[in-house]
Amino acid sequence: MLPMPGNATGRTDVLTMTSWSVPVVWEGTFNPVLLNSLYQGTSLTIAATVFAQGKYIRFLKRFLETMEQHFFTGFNVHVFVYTDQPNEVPQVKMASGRQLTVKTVPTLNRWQDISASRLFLVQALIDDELLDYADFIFCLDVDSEFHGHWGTESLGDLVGVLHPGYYKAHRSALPYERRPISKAYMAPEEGDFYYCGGAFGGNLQEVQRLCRTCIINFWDDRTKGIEAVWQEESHINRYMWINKPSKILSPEYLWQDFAAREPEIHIIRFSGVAKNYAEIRPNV
Ligand SMILES: CC(=O)N[C@H]1[C@@H](OP(=O)(O)OP(=O)(O)OC[C@H]2O[C@@H](n3ccc(=O)[nH]c3=O)[C@H](O)[C@@H]2O)O[C@H](CO)[C@H](O)[C@@H]1O
Ligand SMILES: [Mn+2]
Repeated sequence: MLPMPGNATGRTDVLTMTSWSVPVVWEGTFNPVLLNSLYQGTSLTIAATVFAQGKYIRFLKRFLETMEQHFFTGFNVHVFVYTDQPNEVPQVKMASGRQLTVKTVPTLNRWQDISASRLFLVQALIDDELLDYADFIFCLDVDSEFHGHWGTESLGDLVGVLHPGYYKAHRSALPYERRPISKAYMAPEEGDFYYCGGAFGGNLQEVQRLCRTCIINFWDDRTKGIEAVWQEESHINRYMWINKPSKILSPEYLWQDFAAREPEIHIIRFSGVAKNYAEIRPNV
């Protein structure tokens, strides 16, 4: 059958549907013009959170500038920047319907704590400000830039992004937390995918539930004197094994600049910049 004009052609070289019947979004599996038209004229509002603490403030300018070019262009977007240096937040011109709010947070001295504190602050933001206001939220790493379209195709109740380093790996090679004492523990026979801590989202209720559960589990671990191998990312992976995402985004939605380009990656939409961990983090 000939495709109708504007239909997506689909992909046969990658997984486009999970075993629980939810789409994995790749270039070629959706028509952005058609999708956007479904939301035009609605009050669709997207919240996004980004944390820029300590030396990571240096990434914020490019993050915001490229976000303006590629992330939900034409829609209402409200970016919440969490930083310990509010005076260093760059001025980036934003289109109408788009705005930025700076939230000042105390300086933390361990990168593991900064990373994990995000879940707590995101759930507080949802509770206090977003429930009646935004429709969806995405929580994003700041050490990254947008390079291509990221729009309404990414919307879902609970949205996970496939980690660029592990989407072709066997379950046994996924870097889940493997110590049974941790609340993030994944047994050898568990796990669908390895999801990124650096990008996830969904509707407000679902992301709130994820954050709440992961915070409780993170603190439960801490009272036992342990920290999951990849902090909140480990807990998010446990959560998304139990609570399956309703949409999965391919590694186009969080690539890594240092990684070689793979043939199935037809577009890079968002990518982590290469950085010197020892130089940029407050601790090792
Ligand atoms: C691409 C990806 O999935 N990255 C995840 C990965 O490592 P990453 O190496 O990407 O972690 P990272 O060093 O980028 O830290 C995560 C984020 O925390 C913030 N930050 C961190 C340190 C600091 O001094 N200042 C600051 O603002 C910043 O927004 C940064 O983007 O594992 C981490 C686990 O802890 C997080 O789950 C990251 O999201
Ligand atoms: Mn990062």
